[in-house]
This record gives sequence, structure tokens and C-alpha cells, in this order.
Amino acid sequence: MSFLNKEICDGDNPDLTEERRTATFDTDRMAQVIYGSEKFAARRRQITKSISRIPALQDTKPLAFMTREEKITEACRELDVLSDHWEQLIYVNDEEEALHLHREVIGMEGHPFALHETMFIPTLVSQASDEQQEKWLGRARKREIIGCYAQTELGHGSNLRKLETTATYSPSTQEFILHTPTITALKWWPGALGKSSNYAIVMADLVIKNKSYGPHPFIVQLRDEKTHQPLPGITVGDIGPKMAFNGADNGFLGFDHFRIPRGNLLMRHNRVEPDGSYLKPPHAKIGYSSMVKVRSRMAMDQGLFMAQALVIAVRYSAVRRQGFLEDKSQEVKVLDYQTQQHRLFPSIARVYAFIFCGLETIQLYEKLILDVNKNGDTSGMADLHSLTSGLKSVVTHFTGQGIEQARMACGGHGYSMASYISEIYGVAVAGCTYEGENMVMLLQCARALVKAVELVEEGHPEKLSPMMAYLTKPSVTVDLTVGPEAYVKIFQLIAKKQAFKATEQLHKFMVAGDSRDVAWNKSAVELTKASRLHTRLYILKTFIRRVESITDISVKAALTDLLNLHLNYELLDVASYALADGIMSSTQMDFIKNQLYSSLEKIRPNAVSLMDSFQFSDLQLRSVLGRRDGHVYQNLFEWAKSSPLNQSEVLPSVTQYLKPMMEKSKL
Ligand SMILES: CCC/C=C/C(=O)SCCNC(=O)CCNC(=O)[C@H](O)C(C)(C)COP(=O)([O-])OP(=O)([O-])OC[C@H]1O[C@@H](n2cnc3c(N)ncnc32)[C@H](O)[C@@H]1OP(=O)([O-])[O-]
Ligand SMILES: Cc1cc2nc3c(=O)[nH]c(=O)nc-3n(C[C@H](O)[C@H](O)[C@H](O)COP(=O)(O)OP(=O)(O)OC[C@H]3O[C@@H](n4cnc5c(N)ncnc54)[C@H](O)[C@@H]3O)c2cc1C
Repeated sequence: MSFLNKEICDGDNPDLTEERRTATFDTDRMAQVIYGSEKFAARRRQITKSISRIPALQDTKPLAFMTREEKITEACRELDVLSDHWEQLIYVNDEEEALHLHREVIGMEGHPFALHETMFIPTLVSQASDEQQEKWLGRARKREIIGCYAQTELGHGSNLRKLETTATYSPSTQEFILHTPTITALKWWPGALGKSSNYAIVMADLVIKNKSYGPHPFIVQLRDEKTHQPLPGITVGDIGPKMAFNGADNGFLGFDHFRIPRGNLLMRHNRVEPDGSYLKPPHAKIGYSSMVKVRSRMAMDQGLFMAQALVIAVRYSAVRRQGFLEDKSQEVKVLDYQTQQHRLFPSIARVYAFIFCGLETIQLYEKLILDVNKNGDTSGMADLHSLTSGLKSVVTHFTGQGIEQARMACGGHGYSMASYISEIYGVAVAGCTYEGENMVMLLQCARALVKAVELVEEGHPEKLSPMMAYLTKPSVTVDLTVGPEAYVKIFQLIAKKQAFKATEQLHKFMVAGDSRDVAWNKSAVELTKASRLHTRLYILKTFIRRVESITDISVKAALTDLLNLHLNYELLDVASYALADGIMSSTQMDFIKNQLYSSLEKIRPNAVSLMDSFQFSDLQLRSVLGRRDGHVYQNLFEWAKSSPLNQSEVLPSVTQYLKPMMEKSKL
């Protein structure tokens, strides 16, 4: 049976059309699984169609040929066009639809409202009292003001306890005085801070009567609402070009005894009364919730970054012909090489796995905020923090690797900006750093793991959260032919052993006289290994759960092939642990390898459609190499001709320097 891949169009490259015709599932149905519901998958397509009918949003100058200033101006122009059509395009206040709209129209290089949507508004939702929301949230949602999230400083990003910006309470005036005492206290990095935002959530150390209460969120007006000039007492600007994200004005910010009213401390969970008395929040880390929000989205966002790179690489691999296999009369599609499949398909499996995790963690965060805001219930915070800390680290690391492999899979053309993969890579790997540097966050995840191991050792396994329950599982001999559950069992044993080994090492150093902090540092590499295995186990189990729940038989079959590839690839990747601990035999290793190679063959006919199912428009992809029509050579040639260097035959640099140099050459 063959299913119509909805991307088939007359005139497309026949090699791609052939791939699309041989798919064994319906790409619209697969999109429902990817985007979590039939309704949202359909809305995405509808929004894409509506965008394609707005001439001002089509075919602008390629981003690769623009300066930073041009990129920023272009993003603002697009935002302006969007705001004229906003209510026709999406349901107002629907976060997922707004994100899709921005991704498609503006792309991934950043824009003035990026942090407004992802951190400024969410912080108001989670941290502002009802009265404060009344005052600011409506204005923010209507986009009457533009906000960002200013936390990181020149001297400190990872260690929040040492942020130096102070907010000192003055009971006589009922104001906070914001101050930047040193150069290292300058806010540095916040997205959209430099030139676009006129408001910010500023994280500053709350000081009352000479006592420090640690970082707290304040809403601060930075610029005049009419003139957009910085207010007196505020120094603000752009931090300069970056590896990627150059359509964004990441900024610096300093305060010179800048006064804000008492009501600008966000007070849903803690309060400062007029006389300066302080009411504690129900959980010490509740002020960190905006970071947890972004981390809970990262598996989805990073999955989509890697998906974009793979759409490009897989489509290109299906039209690129080079070399021969059996038939010497026609060169083969490079996608038929086993090495090419091995380079790309495990990443396709990870994309699906990450997205399924993202669907889950986004919901977990929404539930947590509901529990905290409605019932003051903070009991879910610790688990979500450790889960998202591990997940953001593992997912960003593998996404970077997967995108780089996708680039190499495109050979020379992958290195051209025409592929757009280098930009996707630059944007994605920023995720290894923002929202908590990966090592730092793996170590946060390890804190929870060590605590869980200690509970088991102290004889209290009943106190473990469900995610940690595997730490009590006894060793067993596993028959891998049984199916996914057998793989889970082996993975659980590997992860459990590493968690216990790392904890044992920590305890050994402590018994020998080291403080817990020093012993922790001496065990840190082993601890991060435990966190990675723990997180990869969660990813694996989520993938299995999701595939089991699918009702469409052909979609389920295609994803089962991908799941099998994932199980074998992941287990092979961590096999050194299993072999060292005698958990797996070399015969089992051979079995896994054979399963892996046969999974590659099974996935091959569906590869293009597995990626088409993401339904990225050409506008969103921004890749000349990865366009839906597959006419890569014509498209590349047109693109190169549009390079500014080709707008004249002889460049001024030739007449001014090269010609005179050649004429006077004495060599
Ligand atoms: C588009 C791009 C946008 C980018 C934006 C940005 O980058 S914005 C900037 C992004 N910047 C960053 O991401 C900065 C990264 N740095 C941080 O987030 C923090 O400095 C930290 C979490 C690393 C340490 O914080 P700390 O020194 O205050 O804490 P500690 O280590 O002493 O642990 C004490 C206890 O607290 C617990 N706990 C901690 N957090 C949470 C939580 N959210 N929930 C619940 N619990 C939490 C922890 O588990 C531990 O529990 P235990 O074991 O005692 O039971
Ligand atoms: C593109 C981009 C956008 C950003 N957007 C924002 C924003 O909107 N708002 C905002 O406030 N910030 C933003 N940031 C800042 C970002 O959150 C920080 O850079 C990040 O949290 C890392 O902190 P750091 O720079 O202090 O790294 P550092 O902590 O200085 O990291 C340097 C090295 O030290 C290691 N290290 C540090 N502490 C430990 C430890 N305890 N144990 C072991 N190793 C450690 C790290 O692993 C790393 O290898 C952004 C950054 C980028 C790149």
C-alpha cells in the first residue's frame, strides 16, 4: 500500500517525488503525533497557508546577505506586518500558535519580542500578584510595552546566589533603589535588551536593612514610552555580534541608584511590606520558575531545530547522486549508502524522542504553575527541576551533534550558508549555555540522584519519586529478543550502577575527610555521567510510551521502526558501561548491532516522509538546499547569482589594490 505524502507537487525533482510516493504512512497523520494533536497540526497548516497569502511576508532578501542592522530591521518590519494580521492569523494569546507564527515568518535568528513571549510574560504570569498582573500583563499581551528577562551579569551567570545587582529597600520613600556596584554587576546577555525592550524583569539581590535576601524579580521600566530614550540612571546597549542569533540585540544594562516603587517587586509568592518586613515564599526557589519554564520547552524547541537540519540533509541526500552500487548505469542517491543512513537516521529517531519528551514536560510545567498559583502546592517543583535540568543538557548536546552530522552529510554544499545549517547549528548550540550551562545543570540533576541513592541505602525506597524507582530494581538476566521492555531493563541497570558508583565515590571522599563540596567536585565527572544515563533512560521510556499510545496502524509501524533503531543505537552507545559491569555479553552486543543495521534498511523508504511530516514551509526552512521542490542545483545557482559580490563584474578592491599591485609587481 502507498500513501500520498501531502508534499507531492507537479514539477518537483522526480527523485524526491519517488521517495514521497513510497512512504508507508500519511504525513498529515504523522504531523498529529509530532505536534500533539490533530487540532494543532491542522492549525499549523492553516496558519502557514494564511501566511503564504500575505505578499509582504514572501521572498525577502536572503538573510545570509544581510548585515546585523538589516536583519534587525527586517525582523521589525515582519513583526509590523504580522501585527496588522495578528487576529486573522492566530487565536490571540495562544502561545503555541504565536510561536509557530514567529518561527515561520521571522525564523530563528531572533527578534524584539522573543524574550517578551518566552520569559517576560511567563514571569508576570508566575510571579506577579493579581494586582500586578492587572497593571502589566494586559499591556504586555497587547504589545503596548516590550519586555525582556535581565538576570545574567558580566561576572555571574551560573551562580545566581552571587548576582551583584542590588535592590535596596528604602522604607521612608517605599522604593527600591537598583544599583550596579561594579563592572561585573552589569547585566550582560539578555535577549532583546540592548535596543528593543522598554521594560525588563530584573533579577537583583533584595536588601532590606542591610540584610541580603538573594535574587528576586522586579519589573523595571528602562526607556521612555514615547521617545524610547533610556531613563536617567540607566545605561543600556547591545553587546555586539555573536556566533549566531545576530537578528537579536542581546544587551548590557547598568543602574545608577535607580528608584522604582515598592510595588515593582513581583509579589505573588513573597512580599515586602511598607515598613520593610519580608514575607517568605512557600518554596525558596520559586523565583527561578521562569528558567524552569524555558527548560521545560527546550526538548521540543531543540527537537525542532534538529528536525530542520535533518529535513534539509535528508531531502538533499535523496536528490544528490554520487557513486555506484550494483547498477553501473546510474549513480545512486547518497541516501542509499549505509554510512549516510547511520549518520542521519539515529538523529531522526532522537528528534522524535525529544519532541515526545517536550510535549510531556511542557504539560508538566503548566500543571505545576496551576498547582502553585491556585493551591500554593509546590510539591512538584523539585522533580520538574531535576528532570528539566538533565533533559536540557542531554538534548542540547545531542542536537548540536546531530546538526553537525547533518551538515557533513550534505558534503560541500552543507558548508555554504545556502544550506542554512550553520545558522541552525549556531542557534541550537546556544542552548548548551543558556538556561543553565550544561555541566552545571547535569550536576543539579545529580543532586536529586544522589539523594535518591542515599534514601535507598538508608532503607527508605518507599520515599522515592516514580522517576527514581528503578534505583531499587535487582539485577536480572535479560533476553533482548523480547522487545523494548528488555532494553529498558538493561538501561535501568546501567543507569542504576552508575548512580550508585558515583554516590559511593562521593561518600568515600567524605569519609576520607573531604567536605561535601570538595568531595562533590572530585566526583563530578562520574556524577554527570549518572545524570546523562538517568536522563537518556527517561527519553527512551517516553519514546516507548508515546509509540504505544498511537492508534493509526501505519504511523505506529513507521515509528516502531524508528523506536527500534533508537533502542539499539542508544544501548550500543552506552555499551562500555554494560560490558564493564557484566550486564551485557559480547553476543548480545552483536545482536544489537545487527538489529541496528536492519533498522536502517527498514527506515530508508520512509526517511523523506518522516522529515516532510514536520511540515516546515520553505519560508521557515530558509534553506536553498532543503527546499521542498528538490531542484537543488538550479536553486543554488540562482542564490549564488544574487550574492552582493556578483552585482558588478569588477570589484573596487580589484581596481584599488589588486590591479596596481599586479602592475607594479617586481617578483
Ligand atoms: C532564547 C534564550 C533565552 C535564554 C535565557 C537565559 O539564559 S535566562 C538566564 C538563565 N540562567 C540560568 O539558568 C542560571 C543557572 N543557574 C541556576 O539556575 C542556579 O544558580 C542553580 C540551580 C544552578 C543553583 O541555584 P542555588 O545555588 O540557588 O541552589 P543550590 O544548587 O544550592 O541547590 C539548593 C536546592 O535548590 C534546588 N533547586 C535549585 N533550583 C531549583 C528550581 N528551579 N526548582 C526547584 N528546586 C530547585 C536544588 O535542587 C537543591 O535542592 P536540594 O538538593 O538541596 O534538595
Ligand atoms: C544566546 C544567549 C542568550 C542568552 N539570553 C539570556 C537572557 O535572555 N537573559 C539572561 O539573563 N541571560 C541570558 N543568557 C546568559 C546565559 O544564561 C548564561 O550565559 C548561562 O547561564 C551560563 O552562565 P555563564 O555565562 O556564567 O557561564 P559560566 O558559569 O561562567 O561557565 C563557564 C564554565 O564554567 C563551568 N562552571 C561554572 N560553574 C560551575 C560549577 N558550579 N560546577 C562545574 N562547572 C562550573 C561551566 O560548566 C563552563 O564550562 C544568554 C546566553 C546566550 C549565549
